[in-house]
Amino acid sequence: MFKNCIAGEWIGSEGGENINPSDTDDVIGVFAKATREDVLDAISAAKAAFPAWSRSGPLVRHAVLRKAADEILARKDELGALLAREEGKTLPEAVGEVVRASQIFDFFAGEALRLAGETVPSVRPGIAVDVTREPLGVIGIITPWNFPIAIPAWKIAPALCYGNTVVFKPADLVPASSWAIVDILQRAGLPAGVLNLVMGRGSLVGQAIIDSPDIAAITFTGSTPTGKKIAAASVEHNRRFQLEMGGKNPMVVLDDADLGVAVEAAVNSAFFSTGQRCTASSRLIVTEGIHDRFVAAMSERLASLVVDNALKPGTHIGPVVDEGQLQQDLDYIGIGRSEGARLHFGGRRLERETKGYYLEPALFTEATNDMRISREEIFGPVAAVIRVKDYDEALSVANDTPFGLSAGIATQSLKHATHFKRNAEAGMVMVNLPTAGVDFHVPFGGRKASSFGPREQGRYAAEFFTTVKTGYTLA
Ligand SMILES: NC(=O)C1=CN([C@@H]2O[C@H](COP(=O)(O)OP(=O)(O)OC[C@H]3O[C@@H](n4cnc5c(N)ncnc54)[C@H](OP(=O)(O)O)[C@@H]3O)[C@@H](O)[C@H]2O)C=CC1
Ligand SMILES: O=C(O)CCC(=O)C(=O)O
Repeated sequence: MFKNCIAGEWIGSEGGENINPSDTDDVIGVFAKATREDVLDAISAAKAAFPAWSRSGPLVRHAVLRKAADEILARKDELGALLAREEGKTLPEAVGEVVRASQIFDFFAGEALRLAGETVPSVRPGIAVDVTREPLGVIGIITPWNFPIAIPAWKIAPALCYGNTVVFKPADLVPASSWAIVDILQRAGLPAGVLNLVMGRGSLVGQAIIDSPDIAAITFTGSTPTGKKIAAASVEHNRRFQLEMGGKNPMVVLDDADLGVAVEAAVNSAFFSTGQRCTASSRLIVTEGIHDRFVAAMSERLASLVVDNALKPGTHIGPVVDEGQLQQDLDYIGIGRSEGARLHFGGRRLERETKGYYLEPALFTEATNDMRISREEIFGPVAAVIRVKDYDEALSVANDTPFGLSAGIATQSLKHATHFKRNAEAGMVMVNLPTAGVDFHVPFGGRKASSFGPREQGRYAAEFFTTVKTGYTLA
């Protein structure tokens, strides 16, 4: 059994099996389920480890993060296969995600050496002012199933880099990659209690974290309802929180777009990683001069994609993550039809050699922006084409959503690209590129209902994981 890691010890007696969504006969392993007492022990261990770790100094933190980055990279093929097996993204996507996790640890290994403050002249004579950053304490990290190694990496690495200790709860569906990175970090030299792993259900393990007054801050990625619970509990405890939640990201295609570029960007945005990305685009907003050519080229491209076992060479789209998510996707396909959108391509459950949750990518046309399929996050390989008159209408439809994570445009017009970058109500804007698949060293996050709190990733991560102190000294 793969156990929880509490105070540097591997602990756990009760466990549950984890299943491969490409092949439900394949059991990945038995993973411990933490009890409420385990979670409280993990929080106490992290609290006890905080004073020493927060003063451990840059070189110690740099060395641990760097060593972890090296091991993750050296094992990219093995860890990528594990990730593809537990989450269902294709092997190349999974190996890419493992490499990204390694790059994130490497980046924050560097940041540990670069943490600096400021000395500022006081407005009063004879006084020296300095501004420094300090860690917060115990960070609760709660992650979703769709990026089982990259999202834990981009939360754990900055938390540790800036001197915090951690209680980490991965998604119950995908504990294997998380277990692997905690194991790597322990062996890289983390002192006992600095990083604690508690696996199990959100309603028990996650809830015990958010209910604890000893958690100084929570960083979360997942659904809007869970995000709201975390916000409410955090306000109650007067603690800092950071939420990355849903998206309903628009991809605008203008008449002057290069058709090949637009189709590649749209197919990648909507359907790669089985559409299970918060940055995925499920609203393809297309001006009328290119609409029919775009739809025809999309159908042709979709027909060429192979949906199959994530580990099989040549697979473009792996399975949906589990039966519940597959049912949600199929329900939305039914909703789209009943709302009057036309199911132009796909949308059927598929059978393959191995028993899994396979779904043909589904493309709706004749959709409008007020339909539920255009307003609610589906989180599957389902997208809808919305026909618009011109750029102005496209921008207005793109921004007419409760969410604001990413937004894309395909155009050869510098004027429209520049205007869209300035006026799209989103945290990330892409020109002639997919709305998903971002760099690891620059800010990640959105506006409106998509995100709350400071940005994740890159140097901006310091805004969440540290608190600023202003010191005054009589000179
Ligand atoms: N923005 C994004 O990247 C993601 C968005 N989603 C959206 O959310 C939908 C549902 O996915 P789902 O995985 O159920 O999302 P959840 O929000 O339920 O899960 C995200 C994380 O929160 C945990 N959690 C659940 N309930 C609580 C709680 N009461 N207190 C603390 N932690 C909790 C989960 O644990 P556990 O896994 O054990 O339930 C998981 O670790 C998807 O269909 C999609 O629309 C999902 C994943 C990622
Ligand atoms: O698109 C990406 O690279 C990241 C997406 C992501 O973080 C998410 O779906 O949760």
